[in-house]
Amino acid sequence: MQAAELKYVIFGALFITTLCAQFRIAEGQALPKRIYAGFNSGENYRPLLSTISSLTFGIAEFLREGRNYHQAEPPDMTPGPDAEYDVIVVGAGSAGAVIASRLTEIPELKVLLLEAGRSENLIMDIPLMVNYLQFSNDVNWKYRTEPSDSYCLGMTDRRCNWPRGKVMGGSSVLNYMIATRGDKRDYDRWAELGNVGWSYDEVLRYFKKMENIGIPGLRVDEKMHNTEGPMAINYPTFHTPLATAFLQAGEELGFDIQDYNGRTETGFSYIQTTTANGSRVSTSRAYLHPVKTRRNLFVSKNSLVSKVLVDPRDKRAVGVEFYKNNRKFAVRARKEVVLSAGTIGSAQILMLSGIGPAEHLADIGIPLVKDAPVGKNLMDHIAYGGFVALVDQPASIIGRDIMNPVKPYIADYLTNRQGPLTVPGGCEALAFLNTDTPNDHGSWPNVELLFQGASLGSDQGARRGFGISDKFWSRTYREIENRHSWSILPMLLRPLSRGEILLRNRNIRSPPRIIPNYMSHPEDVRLMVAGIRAAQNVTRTSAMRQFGSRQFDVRFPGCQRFTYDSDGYWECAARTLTFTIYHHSGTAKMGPQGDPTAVVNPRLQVYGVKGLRVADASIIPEIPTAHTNIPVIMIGEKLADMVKEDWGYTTDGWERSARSARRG
Ligand SMILES: Cc1cc2nc3c(=O)[nH]c(=O)nc-3n(C[C@H](O)[C@H](O)[C@H](O)COP(=O)(O)OP(=O)(O)OC[C@H]3O[C@@H](n4cnc5c(N)ncnc54)[C@H](O)[C@@H]3O)c2cc1C
Repeated sequence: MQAAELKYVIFGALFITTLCAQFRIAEGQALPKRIYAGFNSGENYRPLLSTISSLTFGIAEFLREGRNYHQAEPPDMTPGPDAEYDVIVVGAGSAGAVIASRLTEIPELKVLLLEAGRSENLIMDIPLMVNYLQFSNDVNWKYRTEPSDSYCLGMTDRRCNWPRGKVMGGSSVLNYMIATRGDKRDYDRWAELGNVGWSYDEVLRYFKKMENIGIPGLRVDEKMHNTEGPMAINYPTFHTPLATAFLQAGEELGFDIQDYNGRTETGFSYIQTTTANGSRVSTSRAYLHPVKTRRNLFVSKNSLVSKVLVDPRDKRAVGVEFYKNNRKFAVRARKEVVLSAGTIGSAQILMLSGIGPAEHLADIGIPLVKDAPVGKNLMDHIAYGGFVALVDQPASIIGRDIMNPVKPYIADYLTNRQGPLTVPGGCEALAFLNTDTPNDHGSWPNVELLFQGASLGSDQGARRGFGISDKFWSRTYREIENRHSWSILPMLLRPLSRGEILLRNRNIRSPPRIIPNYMSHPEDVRLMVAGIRAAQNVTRTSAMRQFGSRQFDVRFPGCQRFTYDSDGYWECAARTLTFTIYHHSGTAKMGPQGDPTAVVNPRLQVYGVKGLRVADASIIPEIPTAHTNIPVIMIGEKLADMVKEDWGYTTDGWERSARSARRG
């Protein structure tokens, strides 16, 4: 185990032990007699001694697994001077890890994967801990948007926090594990824009190729699902009764309980998650761990790529420059460079390489290689973050209780991977709906209601993660800290507002300027308010009222000029607690030849520069009605096939081999 790894494991062990000590003293006389009774799930009594011994056993087992886990990741190597590879992939995130894994299926392709971050570890894969990962300078790029007067008004400095993963697996290690593909019409729209090969029927095979669905009812649906791909998709093993009530509320409102990754997206469902055995499955874990011994896969971690090297004679990408251990390296690519550094990272590297808006690059003093609209078309999904309902029963997840080691939850997680720690950051269920045609359950959704069996008041993690200012907090949600509650994040699925990313200077270590322009389009404002109204309708159902649910009607400072509960008030509230749902995309847009807004063609090749592709969330032309991890994995899968095809290698026709394997 490396020193950095050891630090995490020791930190984890100390964290749990310290909690043990604290809670034993503080709650010595109030030890819970009926564990899980707070979740209405029976009379599950367990004596303290049994919990402590499970905990001790669980910690020992966790440490052992942590050691094995570290060894399962491909090892770090450092390329020699002037080292040459066939393909260089930049960024081992949701797309990059997939691409490196798939390309190295061809034994004669020598692939270098460069990642700015460190190794992943087991603590990062505990679903309920997800908010806390964002506090680490080690694994989070910690971007922040430029200050704004029209959104994120309740955040410190009026800036929104934009976490991104800086670790093997990228943002698939920081994300909430919600697995969604989007609607058929999202991808048919990509094709309609001129992106040949990207219609739903053409990308469905990649959604299936990646998937190992573990949800019993869905395993049999072979048209829509696959049980043999690398990416495990399961329900969390635990639900609060509030999440079940949310599904009942959906039925009460006339919606179906739906496999939203199946034939119809509209409806209510528990979240499907990229988890296996109660633990996160990142793309590194799914795609790179199993192939760590491939002799043609080379992984260099802690390697910050600063530019693509382009031969000025024929405008061909010939390699990349990067920094590792305070040294500068240049490595060469015989065939291609693939940028998978994410919506911010890929845009930054392209511009630093002279590929970007001519005027902007001139302002920064970067010689132009290709005038291209890099950094434009920035999209994101946002939600109103302040919708909270209080309940009368102890049915929700309260961080302080869950992390109390004399209660059974930590022990249950460590020994069996069961219980509330398997719930990703409190997210439990969701609904896709179209607020304009609520009775048409086949329509293209425009709003998602993301249900949490917890709220801003349940735990300080979410509040800090989003950067809500102390002043705002103390005048609003402080009064409901640690009270039982649930929340809905009404999320805008098809935003029309567009933002941009600009370089701050020529230094790769300077975070770029991020200007998302949230809610600059009036239609986005209208639908955000409609989403809040839909959340109110859920609150009023008898399913939710059985817990005494009522909306916490806090009045926001700064919105007093509006009548409470008017549309104007909710617009003001959404501009105050504007939550990114972290689906930053679009800054190297895919589009057909002749589209002035496009940076890459439908084979993801950069216009005007040979041997250079971009494959990650930045190529998304219009954001799908989905959380973006699964769509980006699909992009990685498809890109790998396109590279293989373009260099004359066979693609696998995995459907045929899966069928014949099943036939035996
Ligand atoms: C906090 C959070 C929660 C989210 N929740 C969900 C969710 O529940 N469900 C969902 O579907 N989506 C979710 N998302 C979004 C989803 O995870 C992303 O859309 C997806 O991971 C993006 O993949 P990517 O390949 O484009 O970028 P990333 O996965 O971010 O990968 C980019 C990689 O490139 C590396 N890199 C960047 N710059 C450089 C450089 N200069 N040199 C070398 N390496 C570099 C980065 O370190 C990173 O590893 C969430 C994202 C975040 C941050």
